Order: sequence, then C-alpha cells, then structure tokens
Amino acid sequence: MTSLRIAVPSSGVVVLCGEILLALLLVVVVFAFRHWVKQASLRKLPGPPSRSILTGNLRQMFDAGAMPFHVQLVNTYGNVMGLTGFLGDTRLVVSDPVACTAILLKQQDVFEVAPWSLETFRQSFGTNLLASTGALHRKQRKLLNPVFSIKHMREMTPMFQSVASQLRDILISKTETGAQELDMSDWLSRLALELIAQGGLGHTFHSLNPHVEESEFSRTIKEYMPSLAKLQVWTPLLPLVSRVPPRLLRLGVTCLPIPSLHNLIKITDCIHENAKAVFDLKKSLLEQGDEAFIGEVGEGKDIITILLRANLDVTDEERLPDDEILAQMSMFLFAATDTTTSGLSRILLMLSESQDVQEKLRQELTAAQERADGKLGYDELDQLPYLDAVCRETLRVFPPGNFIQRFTRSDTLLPLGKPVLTKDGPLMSVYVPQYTAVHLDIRAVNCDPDIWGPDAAEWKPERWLSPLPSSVAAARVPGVYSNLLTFIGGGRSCIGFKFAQLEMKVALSQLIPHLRFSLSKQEVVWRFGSIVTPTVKESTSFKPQMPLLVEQIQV
Ligand code: HEM
Repeated sequence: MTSLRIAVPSSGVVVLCGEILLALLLVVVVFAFRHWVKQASLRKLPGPPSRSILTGNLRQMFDAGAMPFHVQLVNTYGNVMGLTGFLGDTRLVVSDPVACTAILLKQQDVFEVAPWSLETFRQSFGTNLLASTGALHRKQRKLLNPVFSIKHMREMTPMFQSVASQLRDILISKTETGAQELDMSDWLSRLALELIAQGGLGHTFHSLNPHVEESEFSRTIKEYMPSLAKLQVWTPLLPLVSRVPPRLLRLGVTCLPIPSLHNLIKITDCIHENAKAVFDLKKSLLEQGDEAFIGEVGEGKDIITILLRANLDVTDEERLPDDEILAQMSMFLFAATDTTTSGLSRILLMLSESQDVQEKLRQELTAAQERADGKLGYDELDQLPYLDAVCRETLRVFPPGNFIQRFTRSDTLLPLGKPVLTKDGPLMSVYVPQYTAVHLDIRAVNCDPDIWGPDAAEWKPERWLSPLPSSVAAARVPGVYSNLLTFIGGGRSCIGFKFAQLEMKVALSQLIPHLRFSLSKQEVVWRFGSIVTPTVKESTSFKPQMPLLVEQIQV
C-alpha cells in the first residue's frame, strides 16, 4: 500500500501568510472607503436606485436585453447620471455634448481607456493602438492615420468590389430556385472578415470561397471574442500582472486551473503565428521590390504593406518596431470584423422592414451601376445621396457600439452644456474623482431630441436629404463622422471609419440591385454588449443570427 504524504507548511509560514493577506485586505478596505468618501458628489447626481449591495446596477447595465433600460434611463434622468457599480462604487453615465468634448478631446489624458482593457489587448496582441496610451499611442496614430486616407481607400475600392461580388454570386446561386431563408449575419461576417483580411493584411481567408475550407486563422479570429467574454470577471486583475516578464506570466497562467484561459492563450498564439507568417511574407516582398506584389492578394495596396512602406520613410524616432506593426495586424482583424458586421446587419434588417426604402435605394444603385458599367469606384459611391443617407441614418440610430468606457486618471471637474439637477441644486460641472468609471452613451447623443428634433429616435434616411436642423451643428458633438458619436472623436477616434463606410457602401452596391431582402417568420432581436449583435427571439446560442428571406430581382 502506498502512503500519501502531503507537505504541511509550518505554523509560522501559515501565520505569516495570514498576516500578509489581512494587511492586503486592510489596504483594500481603506482605499475603497477613501474612494467612497471622494465620490460623495457623484452620489448626489440623478440616477436609478441600486439593485444589489454587491453588484449595484451592473446587471441591469450589461444584461443582453439592457437596451430598453438605457433608453429609459436617459428619458428619466437626463444627460448626466450616477449608477452604482461594485460594492457601492459610483459610475458616471454621460451624453451631454460639452461633457463628451471634455472626455474625448480636452481632457483625453484624464479620461483614458480603463487599464484592464488596455492590458487585455496588450496581452492578446502585443503593443497595438488599442493597448497604448500617451506618447506611444500618439506615435502609432501618426504613422497609421495616413494609411486610412481617402487616396488609399480609392485604391482599395476595386478589391472591395471584387470580394463583395463573390458574396453576391453565392447568394444568387443559393436563391436560384426561389426565395430562401438565409442567416445573413453569418454571410456578412464572412464578408467583413475577408475584406479586412484582403484590405488590411493583403491575405485571403477564403471566407467566401465555397471550394476552399475555412482557414485555421479565420476560425480562430472568430473564437477570440467569445473566449474573452468567458474571462470577463478576471480582466480587472490584469493590470496587477502588467510588469511580470511575459515568460514567467505564461508559466504562471498555464499552472492555473482555468480551461478558458488556456484556450484563450491557444487562440492568441494561433493569431500571432499566422499574422507573423503574413507579416514575414509582406516584408520579403517589399525587399524584392514593387514587381514582387504582382499577382499577390492586395497587390501591395493593403494597409500593412502601406504601413511597412511608410515606416521606411520616417525618422528613427518615428519608426515603429516590427513587433508593434505585427501587433496592429492582429488588432485590426479584431477591431474591423464584429463592428462592421453589426452595422451592415442592421442596415439589411432596416431595409427588410422598409421595402419602400430598399426599392428607392435599389433604383439609385442600379442606375449608378449602369452609368459606371458595373465598376463603381470610391468617388461614384461617395456621391450617391440615398446610399449615404441610409448608411448615416442607420449608424446614427443604431451605433454598433452603444457605449465607450473611460476611467479617470486624476481628480477633475467635468463641464456640462446643460445644468444637472443634483441633491444640492443645479450644477454646470461635476467633480469626478480619480479611479471613476465613466460611460459615454453614444446612442443617447446620436438620438438626443434637443439636437435632432422630436423625431430623433426614428429611423428616417430622408432626414439627410434636406438641410439638418441648425441645432445639429450648434451642439458641436465631438465626433469624426456627421455630428455623430458612432466612431467617437479625438485622439482615440475610430481610425477605420472611412474603411468601414466604404465596406458598407460597396456591399450594398453589390447586393441590393440583384437581391431583395425581407423579414422571415423568425423575429430578430438585438443583444446588448460591447458590440450589439442580432439573434432570434428566445435563442440561447451566443452565435449571432439574422435569418432573412433572400430572393433574386427579376429583370
Ligand atoms: C461600423 C464599423 C465600426 C464602428 C462603429 C467602430 C467604432 C469604433 C469606436 C466607437 C472606437 C472607439 C473605442 C474606444 O475608444 O473605446 C473605435 C476604435 C477603433 N477602431 Fe473602429 N469601428 C468600426 C470599424 C472599424 C474598422 C473597419 C477598423 C479597421 C480597419 C477599425 C479600427 C479601429 C481602431 C484601430 C480603433 C482604436 C483607435 C485608437 O485607440 O486610437 N474600426 N472604433
């Protein structure tokens, strides 16, 4: 018989560990109490009662069906309110344009991205735009901004058209025998993935090639967000390990009994290895000269090749090291796919609900395709007023991301455009202490009746065809796109907003003239999250779904 021997630590060690834990707990309690006292002014703001001592209003805020709750909050409490987070911590929720300007532009360094969010993206992909702050972020942006210029979007348009026409042909072949119910969310996500693969990386995932099996790279990218979501509760701990050397951290993590964490490491390793292979190929093509790109995916006009070229032409101080360029590649795949899929899905759903709008858009696109002999370029697409109106209106009323979150790095005074009625009376600014989570409600700003008029919450593409109310310009919303906050504004605004708009316009120009989309019997509802996603009513699956009836247009 074998005897089982367990090493029991001496009582001295146990006592020491206990004392260290107690001391740590005391530090946390003192810090939490100090913070609670400093947040006294925030607790005087209007806001809903807390639901739980432990989680406050967090469940209501982040529940998959939270959208009506957020709409009702703004209607009840206005543009500045306090909600309760963990253990009585107060979170600020704002949609006042003057406050948004302070958060995104004037006090950007105070209202930074939360440290755990930065660390999640750094650990996942390396030092990329979503993971950097301050001077490093500005340096990366400086080199990346020109890559998203209109000139480059123009050059990319034929490639976008070719990818979108593949989807058109697939849908045409699937509907040869008549109308079919198809999961358009799945098809649009394949399109978005292939567009960022070809346009961003000069690589193909074959996502729209029925004869080639989906690549490991493409499968893994899709698994990243759901795997991250499973680890959401742990992410606030990430900043604690930010200084641990990567090898040591990896060793420690592999010893932890958390299978979803091991899975996430496998996923990020796979993304890194595949991105590295594409990166090495692009670098070697660049060394061989322009001719080497002939016949390659993207033909040297993709974002990463343009970036690699630009990186050669800058001073040593401005140059990004290879690992930072590699980190941007993986991050782009993540930043560009779910957002665009959500936006495009919403447009198709709205067009399915409003057949008259779909028909009007079809007439505009068909005429434009005929004029351009089927080769609509960037400028032709840009000049189609109804297409532009449909895209803008959908991104206004239904932004793919409803909120962005910031975290104060120091105490500050947040100015307001309209007074907020606190328990101490009306105030034109709010004192926000350090370490406060601040949520900027994008949808509430985009649909503010004081800015857009009494029909602000309604989807009406026609509103963009006549001059907008003067209150729109007067509000000075700090957004990079059409007085909207959909892509936010300031130093951290969405760098890919022109890329995203082009994707949407190209996709619609290929699909709408040939296919009619209408609602199926299954009701589509939207799940609230960092990106809103469609699903069918009562579905328990996390996979986005949007069944629509698709049929060919008979000419
Ligand atoms: C409809 C589609 C899209 C929407 C609604 C959208 C929205 C946003 C928003 C709201 C942010 C700010 C996030 C924050 O600071 O917390 C952001 C950042 C970003 N987006 Fe987009 N995005 C879209 C498509 C794209 C595409 C196609 C790309 C790339 C090709 C892209 C790349 C990025 C990057 C790199 C950032 C980080 C910028 C920085 O921190 O400096 N996005 N996006």
